[in-house]
Amino acid sequence: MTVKVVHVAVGVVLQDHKVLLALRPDKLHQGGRWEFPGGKVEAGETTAQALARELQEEVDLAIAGSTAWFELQYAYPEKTVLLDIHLVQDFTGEAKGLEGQPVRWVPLSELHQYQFPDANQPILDKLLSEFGNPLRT
Ligand SMILES: Nc1nc2c([nH]c(=O)n2[C@H]2C[C@H](O)[C@@H](COP(=O)(O)OP(=O)(O)OP(=O)(O)O)O2)c(=O)[nH]1
Ligand SMILES: [Mg+2]
Repeated sequence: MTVKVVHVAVGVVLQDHKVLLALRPDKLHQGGRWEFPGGKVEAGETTAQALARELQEEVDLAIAGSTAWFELQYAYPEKTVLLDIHLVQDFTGEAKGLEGQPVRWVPLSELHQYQFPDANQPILDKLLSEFGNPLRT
């Protein structure tokens, strides 16, 4: 059986040891969990283009640059996603939830208080190990 894989551009937006989270609306897949903003890569788009479009549409940020970080495939019971995770540290604008969703800048030290989609654990682990300790550069 061939499984359709949904390619998703995900932005880990960092500023001053804080990361941008948005609450997924209840009615969506993995709703009620906090996510890193992003969305599906559309036909003809590069991942970087999809990421820039999604961040503009969802949280009103204009990305000046992003770095591909790592990819992660995860099989939910209802679909399989390929999360193409990018780091974003160069952007302009004030983050706001343009789709009515709450958005928050969360200190890395408080990330454990949030509930994320099931696929996200490796992202959180890597984020904390690479950026979580202010004493390590
Ligand atoms: N944006 C985002 N999606 C995630 C994360 N973790 C995770 O499992 N996902 C999954 C949930 C969804 O199945 C998929 C993203 O799809 P989406 O519904 O946000 O796609 P989209 O923004 O293009 O929205 P739509 O207009 O197509 O509905 O990836 C995450 O941290 N951020
Ligand atoms: Mg989305």
